[in-house]
Amino acid sequence: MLSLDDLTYSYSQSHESPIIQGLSMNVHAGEFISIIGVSGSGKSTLFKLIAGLLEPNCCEIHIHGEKCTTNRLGEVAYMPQKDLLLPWRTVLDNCLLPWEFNRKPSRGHKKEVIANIQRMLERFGLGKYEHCYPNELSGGMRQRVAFLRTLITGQDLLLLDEPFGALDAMTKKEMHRWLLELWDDLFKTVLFITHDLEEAILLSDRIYLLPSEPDQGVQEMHVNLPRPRHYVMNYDPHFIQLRQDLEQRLYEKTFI
Ligand SMILES: Nc1ncnc2c1ncn2[C@@H]1O[C@H](COP(=O)(O)OP(=O)(O)OP(=O)(O)O)[C@@H](O)[C@H]1O
Repeated sequence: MLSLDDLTYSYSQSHESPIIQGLSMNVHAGEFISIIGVSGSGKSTLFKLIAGLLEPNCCEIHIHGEKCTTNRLGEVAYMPQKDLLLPWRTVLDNCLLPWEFNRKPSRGHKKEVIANIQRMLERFGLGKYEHCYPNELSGGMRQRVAFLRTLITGQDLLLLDEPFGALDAMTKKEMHRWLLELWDDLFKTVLFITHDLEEAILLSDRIYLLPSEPDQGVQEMHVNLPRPRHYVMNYDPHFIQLRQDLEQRLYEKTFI
């Protein structure tokens, strides 16, 4: 689905002090992959590079096995940290935006697209809110609308940048349950940035740890817990061991 080979990126024009250096990564169709790393390690920068908002200094990016040209926007769906719902548009009209930006006969007529969004809103527990404005919704509801808008793009590869970072613990738990059920049915490939180690373990097939120093190399961890996943797994000794392993790798300290 996605491969990066020796990706390097620096914000400076002279290509000095790279934020990301020699990063290689392979993502298979249908995988759920979390990206973790300390603040400033380049997680959001990586997403901007994959989405084509930034161009790498060197590296080839392949999506669906094809080498990407300079314009990758439209190959992936990107949900940034803030929900970026337009406050003057209703829930339904916010969800229509991807279709409005990319009108093609193959993407259906407006009526069909609206009917599809309405079906999805029901599925997302937002059926009653299609005519509401973003300021009338709770934090969790706004995130679900933003996620639905990301899905409506029709892309198979979703880049989700800390989608639940601003939510309280209870709402976050509800969103995890909801996302796990939904992801089982959707067969989408997800790259998911998070600072929450338990969230990363609960949701992911694999986790990539970005290094705090770019030249230290990315680490990869397999989450070999069975699916479907449930919250009770948090208390499973294997889950606790994975969490401890992740903490040690992230902070390079022993916590026992
Ligand atoms: N537009 C920019 N110009 C120059 N430097 C930038 C720019 N955007 C980000 N940076 C720098 O790049 C580094 C990585 O930033 P990035 O936002 O990718 O980190 P992050 O791992 O996503 O951080 P966080 O977890 O805090 O969201 C930081 O040092 C940041 O200051």
